[in-house]
Amino acid sequence: MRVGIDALTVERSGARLVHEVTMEARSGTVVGLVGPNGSGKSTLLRCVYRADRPSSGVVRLDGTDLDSIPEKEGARLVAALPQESGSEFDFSVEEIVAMGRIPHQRSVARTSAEDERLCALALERVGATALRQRSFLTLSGGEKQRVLIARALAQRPRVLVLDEPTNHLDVAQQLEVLHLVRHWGAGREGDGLGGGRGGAQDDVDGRGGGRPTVLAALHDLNLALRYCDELYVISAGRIAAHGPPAEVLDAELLAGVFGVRAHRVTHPGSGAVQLLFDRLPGGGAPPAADGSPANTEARAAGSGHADRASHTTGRTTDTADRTTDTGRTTGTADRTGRAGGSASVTEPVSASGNPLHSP
Ligand SMILES: Nc1ncnc2c1ncn2[C@@H]1O[C@H](COP(=O)(O)OP(=O)(O)OP(=O)(O)O)[C@@H](O)[C@H]1O
Repeated sequence: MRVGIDALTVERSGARLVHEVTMEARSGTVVGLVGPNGSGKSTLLRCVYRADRPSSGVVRLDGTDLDSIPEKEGARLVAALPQESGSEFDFSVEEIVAMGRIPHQRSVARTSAEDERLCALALERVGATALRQRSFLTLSGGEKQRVLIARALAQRPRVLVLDEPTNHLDVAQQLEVLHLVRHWGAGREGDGLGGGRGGAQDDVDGRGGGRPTVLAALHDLNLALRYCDELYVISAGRIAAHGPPAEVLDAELLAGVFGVRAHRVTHPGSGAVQLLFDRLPGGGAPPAADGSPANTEARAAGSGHADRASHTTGRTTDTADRTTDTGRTTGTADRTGRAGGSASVTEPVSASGNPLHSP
């Protein structure tokens, strides 16, 4: 299911937190939102899973205005894993996961054998079957996160909104969960989580073979590189850049938006691009969504285009051909906020002016 966000603006307490953001997630893709703390990622995502309403602008699912979709139908279509989603009530793990089935039930009291089967499968998929009778409140942060992912799995959504899904997870679980998200409903082979058996497995994985469209706010840029098809970089409530992860996350952008010096290295096994970071002198807190000023010095030092991210229009306006660490110009990343039109970048340049290196 395609998710379209058109000129979305969110204002709260007199501050504009999201500025006319326009973005799209194609059906079945994993789209990452990255950006500094307070840049507006959660505020934007909350409008997609209807925890909040935008001040203006529209969210569309396959072209249909979300506002015109009945609440229960919307709950069937969109599952969310909010940043703070712990239950205050003393529910068991099984009960928490069963909540994912509520939008599919005629009556809350009517849990079918099929619901139970899907919930058990979802728990199995996240490796939490042994926790099923535990009180949710007694779980560790990582265990809670896995259970909430199981709840989303059991819901069998067409759109999955994840706000920092790897919060609280150890490194193995971070990889496991994002692998699960990445391959959710895709080919069962090689899934590593019981894939390849078909049958009941398919029921949790997806609907008729289609996988959900995923919108995920991520802080770990290496996980974003590895698991996302596309990235939107959010800075001060606006889109600072958009495109394939390896093209978007270049040294200039990372210095300008995050205030860090980045070095690209190549994973010795997979050959995938990985990023290493150093702090930039004068780096630190980038501008908040409400426009509070921050590391102008770092942005200027890093980008050579001072305030690139903080003076954007919120729409992608120009196109730059990006060069990968192999030195080849391989693709297109849409940029916002730079004066002038397209720019062809043949040599990615680090914050210090040195080309990115692959040791
Ligand atoms: N109801 C509100 N009233 C005023 N300001 C708000 C409100 N909700 C959020 N904000 C502010 O909006 C900004 C964006 O918050 P948001 O949670 O969307 O950022 P984020 O990018 O998800 O941050 P993080 O990465 O830290 O989770 C922050 O400065 C936050 O303090």
